Amino acid sequence: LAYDYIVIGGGTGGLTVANRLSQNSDKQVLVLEAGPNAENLQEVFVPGLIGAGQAFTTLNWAYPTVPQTNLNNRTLTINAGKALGGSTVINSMIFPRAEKEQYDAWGTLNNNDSSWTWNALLPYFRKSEIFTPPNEFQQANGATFDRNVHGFDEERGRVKSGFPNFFYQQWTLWRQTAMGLGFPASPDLGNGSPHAVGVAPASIDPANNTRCSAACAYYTDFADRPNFTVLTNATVIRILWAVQERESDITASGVEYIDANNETRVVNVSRGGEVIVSAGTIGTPKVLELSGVGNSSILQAAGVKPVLDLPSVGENFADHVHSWANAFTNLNITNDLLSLDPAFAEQQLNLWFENRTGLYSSASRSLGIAAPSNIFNQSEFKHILKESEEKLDYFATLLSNGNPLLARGIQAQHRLALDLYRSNKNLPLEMNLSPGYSGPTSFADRPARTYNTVHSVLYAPLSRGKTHISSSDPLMPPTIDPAYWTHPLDVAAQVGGIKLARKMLTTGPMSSVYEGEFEPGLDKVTDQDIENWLRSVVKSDTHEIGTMAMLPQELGGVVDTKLRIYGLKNVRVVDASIIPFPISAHLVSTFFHNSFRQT
Ligand SMILES: Cc1cc2nc3c(=O)[nH]c(=O)nc-3n(C[C@H](O)[C@H](O)[C@H](O)COP(=O)(O)OP(=O)(O)OC[C@H]3O[C@@H](n4cnc5c(N)ncnc54)[C@H](O)[C@@H]3O)c2cc1C
Repeated sequence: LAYDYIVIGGGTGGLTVANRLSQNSDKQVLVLEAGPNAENLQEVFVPGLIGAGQAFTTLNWAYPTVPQTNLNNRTLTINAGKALGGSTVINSMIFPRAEKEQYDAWGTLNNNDSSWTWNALLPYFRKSEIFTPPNEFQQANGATFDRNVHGFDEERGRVKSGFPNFFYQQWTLWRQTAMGLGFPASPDLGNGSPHAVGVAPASIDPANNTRCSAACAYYTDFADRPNFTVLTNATVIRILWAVQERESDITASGVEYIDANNETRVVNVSRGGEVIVSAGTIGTPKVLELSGVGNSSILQAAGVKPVLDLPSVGENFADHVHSWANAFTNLNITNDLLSLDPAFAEQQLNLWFENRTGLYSSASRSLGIAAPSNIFNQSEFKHILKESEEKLDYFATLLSNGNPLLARGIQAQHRLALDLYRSNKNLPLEMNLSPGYSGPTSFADRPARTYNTVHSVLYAPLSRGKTHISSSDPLMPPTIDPAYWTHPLDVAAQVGGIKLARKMLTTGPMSSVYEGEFEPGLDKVTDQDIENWLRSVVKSDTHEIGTMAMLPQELGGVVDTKLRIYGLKNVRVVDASIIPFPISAHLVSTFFHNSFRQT
């Protein structure tokens, strides 16, 4: 049997596009997913067990980075889901969207392509979801919504989204504090203007308070669609190429994979069919490089015969960087209790199973996106923008690793980012409140108390890194260098975020529940102290993008605006790796929808 579409990776982008393509019953669609179907694990479906799913090494690729020069030579871990549903099986289910102007930047970078703008994308955002408006209880706890930016069409929308059943008191206190510090109240964090605070919607089914992963949305109800075949525990090794007459005719003929019994198998793509690579920001360039598509010198060094020299594959890697400030609190109810008191945790889990209430029914958080005006003082900001502009060439060259076209692409991205920074529209940080401890210190090494944590996550990094194979062995992880914090504006924004996080913990009404800072710790006084501490603790927020960037070829792009790989006849990429330019949002809401526009 030959398939019309072979989708590599049954994750967020992959399952969405496979489902949409298989709506046409004349087309045979095959999905090959390396991980298992994990939908029946409570660590996956119970919202309050977020985090536990990541601990299953079988569900997490947990990719190691190379030692990070700017982070005290630490090796960081980049989590990524390894299951049907991909990263939506282990992610935090936060479901808002970014700033309009940041989506527009994707179009601008692509010769002003109007299909990659907020206005063009919004109908697809709406098409992708079945949104449940907040009920009275949820509204009383701060959940708001704007009907115009959500989807309610049960026939077409598939991702269940809405609000949870348990809200912590400190979320309200924190939102009030943030408003006092200049954050407007958000009518809806999905409305394209997230410089505000509100309660984030979640990719949750509010009817039964369970996670709605990409598998829940796009596979479970369709498992018996005859032309939609999904193989789990099937790890793709490489794409196979038809014998070609001319160099411009490189055509995928099939895919080689290792099945659940460790046997190597081949599946064929039909004449006129396509291979769609959706293995994620790290998995996708790896599959392409193993197939001979990438920088020829890197491929040869790894022992792979080049088929197409495409030097930007695996480059332009951007990731969000996570940091925290936390404090002891006099509040009794925080999620620390779930670790401090096993009997309480058991009682709460029973509550979830009995009637979907209690701490484990909690999902989304109060969050807000900070603008430059929230974190920089004017003179500091002017100075750092000026310096960044003067060094555009320097950083574009440094971050493009000897690839002159990509240097132009990175320079174009930086120019746009700096323009948006100047108009207060490049929103550099997500701030959100965890009702409990979050941070770098293990449970055993911190005081057994209750905490509040303000997260500060760098969402608009200018640094760019790379991921490449260094072996032809498909089971070896690639060599990943995100080059975190190479650009000084990234460092300054993240230091500013910690100062703002501290201020949030100690300003009323949050100050009424504050019992002293734990981290960074009051001995960290100056910006330099904070920066030094951050270098020793920050972690990946595992929102990696950009390694198969949708950019024009003359800017070092890998795919065009129809997501076709330059130089290949019938191979597209549908996952977060195509995002050319980071945005101030979690990513799933973007991916559930974009991936099917090509159908
Ligand atoms: C821990 C965590 C928390 C996050 N929290 C949020 C959040 O709260 N909100 C939000 O919007 N975003 C969040 N994100 C980000 C978001 O989930 C991802 O950006 C998004 O799911 C990526 O989609 P994707 O299609 O690019 O890749 P994925 O969904 O990761 O899919 C890639 C799939 O390809 C498979 N694969 C890889 N290699 C192969 C191979 N060789 N053969 C076969 N299959 C292969 C993988 O197993 C995986 O299933 C989080 C991510 C993580 C990891």
